[in-house]
Amino acid sequence: NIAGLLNGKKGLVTGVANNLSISWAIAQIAKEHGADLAFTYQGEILEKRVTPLAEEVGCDFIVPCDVTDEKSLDTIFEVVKKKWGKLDFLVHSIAFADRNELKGRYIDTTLPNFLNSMNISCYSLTALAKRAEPLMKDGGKIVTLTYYGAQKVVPNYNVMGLAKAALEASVKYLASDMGVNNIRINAISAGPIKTLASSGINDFKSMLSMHENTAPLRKNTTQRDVAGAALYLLSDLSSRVTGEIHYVDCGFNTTIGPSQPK
Ligand SMILES: NC(=O)c1ccc[n+]([C@@H]2O[C@H](COP(=O)([O-])OP(=O)(O)OC[C@H]3O[C@@H](n4cnc5c(N)ncnc54)[C@H](O)[C@@H]3O)[C@@H](O)[C@H]2O)c1
Ligand SMILES: Cc1c(CN(C)C(=O)CCc2cnc3c(c2)CCC(=O)N3)oc2ccccc12
Repeated sequence: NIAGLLNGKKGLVTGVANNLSISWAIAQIAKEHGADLAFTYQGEILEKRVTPLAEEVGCDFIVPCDVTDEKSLDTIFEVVKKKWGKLDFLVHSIAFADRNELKGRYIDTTLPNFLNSMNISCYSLTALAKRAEPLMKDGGKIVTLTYYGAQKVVPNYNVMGLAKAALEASVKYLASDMGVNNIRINAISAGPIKTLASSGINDFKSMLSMHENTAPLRKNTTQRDVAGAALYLLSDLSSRVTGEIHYVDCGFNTTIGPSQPK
């Protein structure tokens, strides 16, 4: 496909857990646009789920990754260096908080869970970017996923809101650090999407229908919608865009609620 926006580009995609993962949709569209891909997966359980998906997109290799294990982070980039010698783009699509902290009051968060959520959902981007930078000698692109709960209180998002607020700030600081090396880093703030990470969130269904009834486009967001925006941010179409939070949420974040009749 000569028209590929990512022809010959080598990209590392994290956070694929199953075929509903947002980063799986990003991997698919990157492949459609000519990229060579590598995946990281979290633990043996996911290896069985990720392997067939990786094969589906002709993935060059997959590596285990638990972002709380610094050794595993080093290993990922040792493998990338050995297999490819370079890296053109990185997709960070990782978040975690104790599910008991995703309901009730934010104030009840515990220090261990707060730190763990911050580590996995925010610091991991910095840790990955730091290791990716030396391999992005010809410049590079980094995309991460965030959520509106970073900016405004979303009931029950709680400690994850703190982590995403820190993640969004880190995107700006990382953009400032790495711009001189022609590495761009941006976040996509996606509307609520049914995935493994959102399943088990109580009342997620009613949140989805509230969004559909409130967002200017009167629709919900899909993984493929997010993937299209990621393709733009990973390609040279966004060559002067860095440190940005790009909303793909049917316009939800722009209004206080339905002002027009249905
Ligand atoms: N689904 C939504 O409504 C929504 C909306 C906006 C943003 N996001 C963000 O999108 C990203 C991807 O989430 P998703 O909805 O695709 O769900 P998902 O469950 O498919 O992806 C989450 C990923 O995080 C990984 N992960 C968790 N802890 C990890 C660790 N310690 N080490 C390595 N990987 C770890 C999981 O293995 C999984 O692959 C997350 O950052 C999430 O906050 C999701
Ligand atoms: C939207 C939305 C989401 C989806 N989203 C944007 C997210 O970022 C999900 C993040 C997440 C992080 N950690 C865990 C879980 C989800 C569920 C499983 C688990 O054990 N831990 O999560 C919410 C939680 C409360 C309210 C809204 C939402």
